[in-house]
This record gives sequence, C-alpha cells and structure tokens, in this order.
Amino acid sequence: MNQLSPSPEATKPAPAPLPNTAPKSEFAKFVRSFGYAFRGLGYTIRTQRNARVHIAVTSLVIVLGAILHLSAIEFAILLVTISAVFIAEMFNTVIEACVDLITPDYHPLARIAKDVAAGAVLASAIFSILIGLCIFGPHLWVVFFSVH
Ligand SMILES: Nc1ncnc2c1ncn2[C@@H]1O[C@H](COP(=O)(O)OP(=O)(O)OP(=O)(O)O)[C@@H](O)[C@H]1O
Repeated sequence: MNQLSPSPEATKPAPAPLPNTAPKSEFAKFVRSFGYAFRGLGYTIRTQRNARVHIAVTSLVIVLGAILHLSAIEFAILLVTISAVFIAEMFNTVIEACVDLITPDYHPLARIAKDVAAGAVLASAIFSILIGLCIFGPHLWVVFFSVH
C-alpha cells in the first residue's frame, strides 16, 4: 500500500457492532467477548495476506508432520512456533490500525512503529523456519538419505 494513502479500512464506515442488547449475565458478557475476539481474528484473516499465507503453511506443516510421524513434543513445539508467528501478525495489524487512526500523514514515529511491528513478524517467521528445520531436518534426512 502507498505509505501516505489511508488504509482501505480507514476509509470504510465503522463495522457494525455486534447485536447491542445489554448482556443479562456475566456469562452472557463472557460469551459476547468471544464474539468480539473472533471478529478480530476474522478481520486479520480477511485483510492480511500474510495471515492467509501463514494458515496455508501451517496446514502443510501439520500434514507433513503427520506423514513423518512427529512425536507429541515435536508437534507441541511446532504449535507454539506457529502461534507465535500468528500472534505477531495480529499485533502488527493492531499497530497498523492504531497508527492509521492517529495520523494519516507521514510521521517518522509512525514509520518506526509500523516498521518495528513488521520486523517482529519477520523475526518470528525466521525463527519459525529455523525451528522447523531443527524438527523436520532429522526426519527428512532419514527419509531421503538413510540406507535400507
Ligand atoms: N503514517 C506513516 N508515516 C510514515 N511512514 C509510514 C506511514 N504509514 C506507513 N508508513 C511506512 O510504509 C510502510 C508500509 O505501511 P503500510 O501501512 O502500507 O503497511 P503494510 O505492511 O503495507 O500494510 P498492509 O498489511 O495493510 O498492506 C510502513 O512499514 C512504514 O515504513
């Protein structure tokens, strides 16, 4: 996106609130808060190409892990890694929205905030690739290079 043009979200009308009936109980409030959280998750997946790429890669990793019979602990490490990247992507989206809300104009601090948030996603993605190599490497080595 052009860095000085407002994000498409900034030019759209505010999203419709969830049904605005006052929750009757603490449990109803609790359930409603899940609605807000899922809306945030859905927004990230709908609007962030990186998030969709991440979901596609996650699916491949899980299928490959099942084919290679990864252990439970190896799967657990992969899930922690996958969630770290996705959470970084979501906070990057938060930072972008907050910056666009504060200023549509060029500002060095806005640039730093967005660049660092994007850098956090990149750092988590690089480390996830390294962790993936550590976990899949030995299994793939056995598959491709072991002498039977
Ligand atoms: N208000 C601003 N002031 C200064 N620099 C900005 C500003 N907005 C964006 N930038 C610069 O442009 C880069 C891209 O910003 P942008 O909001 O388009 O992010 P993006 O990663 O392309 O987001 P999207 O996921 O919405 O495509 C930022 O990393 C930052 O360097």
